[in-house]
Amino acid sequence: MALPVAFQEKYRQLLGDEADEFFHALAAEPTKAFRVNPLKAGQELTDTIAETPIPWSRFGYYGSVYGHSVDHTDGLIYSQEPSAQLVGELAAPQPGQKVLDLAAAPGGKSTHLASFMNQAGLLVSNEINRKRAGILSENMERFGVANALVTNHDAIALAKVFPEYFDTIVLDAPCSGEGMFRKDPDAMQYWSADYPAENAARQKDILTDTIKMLKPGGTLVYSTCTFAPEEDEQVIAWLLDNYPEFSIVPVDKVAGFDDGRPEWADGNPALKDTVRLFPNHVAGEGHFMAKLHKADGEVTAKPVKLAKSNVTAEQQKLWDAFANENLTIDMPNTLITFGDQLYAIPEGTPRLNGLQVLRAGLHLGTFKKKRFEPSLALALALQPVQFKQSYALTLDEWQKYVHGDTFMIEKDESYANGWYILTMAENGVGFGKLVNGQMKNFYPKGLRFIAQTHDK
Ligand SMILES: C[S@@+](CC[C@H](N)C(=O)[O-])C[C@H]1O[C@@H](n2cnc3c(N)ncnc32)[C@H](O)[C@@H]1O
Repeated sequence: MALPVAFQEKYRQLLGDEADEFFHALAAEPTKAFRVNPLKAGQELTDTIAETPIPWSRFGYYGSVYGHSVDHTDGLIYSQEPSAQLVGELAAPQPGQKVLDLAAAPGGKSTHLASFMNQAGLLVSNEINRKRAGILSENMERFGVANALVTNHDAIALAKVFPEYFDTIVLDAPCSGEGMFRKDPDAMQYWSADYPAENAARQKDILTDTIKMLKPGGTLVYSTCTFAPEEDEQVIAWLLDNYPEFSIVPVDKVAGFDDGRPEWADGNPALKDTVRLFPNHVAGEGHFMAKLHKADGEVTAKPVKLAKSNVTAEQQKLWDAFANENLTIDMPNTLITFGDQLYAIPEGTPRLNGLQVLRAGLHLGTFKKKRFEPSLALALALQPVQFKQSYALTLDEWQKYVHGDTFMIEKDESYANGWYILTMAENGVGFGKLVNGQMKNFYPKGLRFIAQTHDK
C-alpha cells in the first residue's frame, strides 16, 4: 500500500534530504523481536531463536515468535517490536512501587513493567476498550504476573479512585500510528492530514486526568508510535506550559536514537531530551518517548482505603487445605473472591467497589462443591519449586496437555496421586491431577489447541 500523498508531502518538508531514505524504510519489512520473561524460573528457550540482543532492552532479542510454541504458550516470551521495548526501559519501575499503565492493551508495556517489579508492589494495567482489556488480562496471565490489577476504565474514572497514588505512570497513548504503517498497513486507511491534530486533542485530554494520579516526585513516561510532531513534541510542550511542576528527564541515547525536535514544537530546547526512533536509523518501528519528573511535594489527596478480605470461613478452610497440601510457600496476600473465583490481591490494593476489574492480582482458582480447583494463572505465576509435586512433561505429553487430553504418564518411576504442577523447561504450564498413572487435564477449554511439532 502506498503512503498517503499528504503524509509524503508533510515529511518531505520536515525531513528534507532524508525523506527518501525514510520513505524507503517505511516500505521495508517490519522488524520482529521479543522479550524473555525474567519472572519465569526456566530461562532456556525451547523452540524460539534469539538472534541478537536489542542494544537498549535488557530482556529483548531480535527474532520471531510462533504463537503455539512452548515458549510463547508458557509465557517465557512476549512478542514486541524493538522500539516499543524502550518504553518499559525508560519507566523501569522498582519492585514495591505503585505503577499505572493507562492504555495497556494488549499488554506489551504492562508485561514489560511487571518484568522489572518482580511480583512486588502494585501494577494497575488499564484499558478503556472492554474486548482489548480481555486480551490484556489473558496476556498478563500467560506472563505469570501476580501483582497486577487489570481494569477497564477511562482516565477520568480512574483518577477519582487513584488521586496522587502512583510512583510511575506510563501513558502509551492512542495515536495516529504512523510508526506502525509497515507493521500494520491498515493504519494508513485511517490516516488523514487532520488525524494527528485530532489525536493530539485526545492525548491532551487523557494526560489532564492521567497526571492527577501521579504522586509528587513521580515519573511519567509518555509514548506514541507516530512521527507526527502534533502528538509528540507539541503535546509535551503543551504539558510543560500548562503544568510547570513537570520537567523532562533526559533520555540516555544509544546509536541510532534521535533527539526530540524543539523546532517542530515551540522551540523549548528541553524537548531535545525526548527521543525519536526512526526506522531508517534503528532496527525497529517508529516511536516517540518523553520521560518526565513531577516536582517533589506533599501529597494532598486523601489516602485510598485498602481492600479487605471477603472470603467466608468455609472458603478459607478449603483454600487452606489446598495450600497446606500443595504449596511450599505461604501466600501472605489478602484473599478476595468474586463469586466462586478466588484471588490474592497485591499489597496496597484499594477498595475495588465501583471499579471494573478483570483480574484482581493472582487468580488462585475456583471453589467447586466442597473443594478447590487451582487455576492456570497459578501454575503460570508460581515457580515450580513452590508447588510440592511437579511433573516434567515430555514434548509429546505437552502436546496432549494443551490439546486437552487426559494421558497415561510416560515415566516409569512411581508418582503419588494428587495435584501436580506440569512443567516444560522448568516452567509451569498448567495443573494436572494424577490418578493411578493417569493425568487428568485442567488446561482451560478456551485455550486448547493442536500443537504442531515446531523447530526453532
Ligand atoms: C498504543 S495502544 C496501547 C498499546 C499497549 N500499551 C501495549 O504496549 O501493548 C493505545 C491504547 O489506548 C486505548 N485508548 C483509546 N482511547 C483511549 C482513551 N480515551 N483513554 C485511554 N485509552 C484509550 C486503545 O484502546 C489502545 O488499546
